[in-house]
Amino acid sequence: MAEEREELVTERFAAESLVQAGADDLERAAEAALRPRRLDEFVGQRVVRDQLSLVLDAARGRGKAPDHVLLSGPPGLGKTTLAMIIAAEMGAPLRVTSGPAIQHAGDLAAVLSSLEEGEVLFIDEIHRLARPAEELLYMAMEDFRVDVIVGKGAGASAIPLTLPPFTVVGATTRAGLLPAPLRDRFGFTAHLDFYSADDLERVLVRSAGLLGVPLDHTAAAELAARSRGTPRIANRLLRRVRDWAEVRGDGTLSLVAARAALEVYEVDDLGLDRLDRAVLTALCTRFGGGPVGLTTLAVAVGEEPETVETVAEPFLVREGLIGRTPRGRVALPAAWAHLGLQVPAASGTLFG
Ligand SMILES: Nc1ncnc2c1ncn2[C@@H]1O[C@H](COP(=O)(O)OP(=O)(O)OP(=O)(O)O)[C@@H](O)[C@H]1O
Ligand SMILES: [Mg+2]
Repeated sequence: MAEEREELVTERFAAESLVQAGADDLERAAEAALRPRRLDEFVGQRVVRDQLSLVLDAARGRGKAPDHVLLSGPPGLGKTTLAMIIAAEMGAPLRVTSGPAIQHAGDLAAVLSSLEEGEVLFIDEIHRLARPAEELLYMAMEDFRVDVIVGKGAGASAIPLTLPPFTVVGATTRAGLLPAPLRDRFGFTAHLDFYSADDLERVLVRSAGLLGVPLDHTAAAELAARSRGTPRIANRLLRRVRDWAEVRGDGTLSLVAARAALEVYEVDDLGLDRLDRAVLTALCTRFGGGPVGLTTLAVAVGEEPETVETVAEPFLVREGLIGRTPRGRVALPAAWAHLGLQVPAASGTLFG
């Protein structure tokens, strides 16, 4: 039985890679190939790993589905990976959906009413669920019950349906947008933070091993330092260095190859990419260091406010390059220094 489950999970992993490749996104297929499958392969995030392992062990010991789990944090830090690991560790089937994919409460009711006992329901971008679906989810998570609406208009009636125990794993890049009643229904909440350079080095060494490419220690350290604290970026840079090494070098992923590839892909010495630099440059040169509102800043760099807020900003804030104030975003002295600009005298007051 456990083996059958195991197979099912593996099949789903394989299907995931196929679907993603089919979506003409080879990067994502390559990413899926490097995903850790088990908790002990998951690098870093020690506290989250310990806590989660306790939750899963306890559930296994009781022979019950674990509590609902909410994973939050910036893109590429391992939320989807952990959701898959939870299912694999429980030997449970995994169902994947996302907030934007569920347009109506009925869509969610259909998913919920077809869940098997112990199944893990992964809801990505859970902050984007429509309100009626959200309310249905509260009830399902708390009471393992949904009301299925049969018929239309005046003749419609709600048939209560009891659900088998299951586990919701929600992922969000914006935990702050989740309404409190939804947040409260998760028994375990984990926030993933950016990885240290040491942990990213371990991610890189593991990935190089899986890809069968020789990675120098110095090259690993260089890539780790320039991966924005993000395993997804570390793996992506590794693949770009491999390209460089194979096409222009001698096949070894040396420090020279790493630096050359990072230059080709315009990754600077802090690991900032084009969007990060565009945000910093706009903030410093167009808005005199701010404060400027998120939307105005996003328009200036030609991006959605949500992208600037969830993709670029968290790392820039963590690196002490920009600050968030009630009046808007401000450039901190490190931002001017990084761009090789002088801090304008007048903006000194902004940091006080
Ligand atoms: N702790 C880790 N150890 C090793 N590799 C990791 C780890 N976390 C993430 N990765 C790698 O990074 C890739 C991206 O992770 P994942 O897809 O789980 O991020 P995410 O948080 O779901 O991002 P998004 O918010 O964009 O959906 C994975 O395919 C995996 O290869
Ligand atoms: Mg994800």
